Amino acid sequence: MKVTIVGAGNVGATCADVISYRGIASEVVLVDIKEGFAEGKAMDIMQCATTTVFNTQLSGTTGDYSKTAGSDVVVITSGIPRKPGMTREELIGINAGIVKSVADNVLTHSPNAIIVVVSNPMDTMTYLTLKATGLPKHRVIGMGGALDSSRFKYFLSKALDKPANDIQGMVIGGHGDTTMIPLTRLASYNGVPVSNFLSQAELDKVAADTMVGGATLTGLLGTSAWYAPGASVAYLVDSILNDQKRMIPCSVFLEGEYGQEDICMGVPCIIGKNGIEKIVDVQLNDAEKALFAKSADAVRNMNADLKSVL
Ligand SMILES: NC(=O)C1=CN([C@@H]2O[C@H](COP(=O)(O)OP(=O)(O)OC[C@H]3O[C@@H](n4cnc5c(N)ncnc54)[C@H](O)[C@@H]3O)[C@@H](O)[C@H]2O)C=CC1
Ligand SMILES: O=C([O-])CC(=O)C(=O)O
Repeated sequence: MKVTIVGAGNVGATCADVISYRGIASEVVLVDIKEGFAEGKAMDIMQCATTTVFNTQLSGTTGDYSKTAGSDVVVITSGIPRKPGMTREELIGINAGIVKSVADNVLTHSPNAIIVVVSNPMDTMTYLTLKATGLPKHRVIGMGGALDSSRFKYFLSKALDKPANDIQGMVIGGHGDTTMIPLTRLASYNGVPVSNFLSQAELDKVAADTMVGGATLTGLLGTSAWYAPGASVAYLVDSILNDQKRMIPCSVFLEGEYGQEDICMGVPCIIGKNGIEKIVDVQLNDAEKALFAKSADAVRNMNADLKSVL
């Protein structure tokens, strides 16, 4: 199976690294516009083949999309990341043009590919990709919820002082500092509701820390995070290529689901070889429904800024 990753920067290269050492795909092509950069990242990762022991074939190219031909999955991480103090939404001016041209280029050579959108503001970039390419909704997947959910489980594990892998939980809604919805009511420690162990104040703090998880890391690192984002993309790609049918919150085009139309935002999806195979209807309570509607208003507001590119 062949995966193309456009943008060989922090997130793209980390994703390529995880896909390779976990043997998720047989071939990975990295693409970047910076001369020699993707080639260099691919060579560096390939030189791990005998020490981390993998057989994935990685290559890099400076903008030659013919090398990406026949990809099963294309990941778009090209664009600029935010700096401390910025929101993801401020990136739209530069990233919209980049994402649109990249989506056109990859589809020319891989007309059957499933596209995973990572560049921010991710929900709006997913909507742009879907509208600009005309692809069916099951083939355009925005990655945000997998990452936000892994951060949610990290913060729950810290609060509970229990291993993160014993914790289940999901974040839905927009992938923004104020639009994420960590579903604390449904989170569990090995099936036992986390509310059995944590007070409402502790749960509220976990939710707040999760929502600003990306901003906190941006403040610490000077640019946005890449290890967990890259690994989260690889997790999603694994579920597609190996038809695992995992339930992962992803940004997907909604046509009435969760009471929303004509918008891409994060809801739980079954992810398999066809991309988004099902949107799972989790019964939200009234408070969660209100948060989802508010989140949708903010994402829709951002989508209105796409007028100049769509
Ligand atoms: N959805 C999510 O959960 C996450 C999204 N992100 C977003 O992913 C994007 C990438 O982040 P990083 O990898 O940290 O940035 P980075 O700056 O390290 O890498 C971006 C790469 O894209 C390349 N690029 C720019 N225009 C291009 C084009 N037209 N064609 C090919 N390559 C091009 C740049 O040369 C650069 O190497 C940002 O927009 C960031 O906000 C980052 C983390 C998580
Ligand atoms: O915070 C950012 O700008 C990058 C991102 O989406 C994340 O790490 O969640």
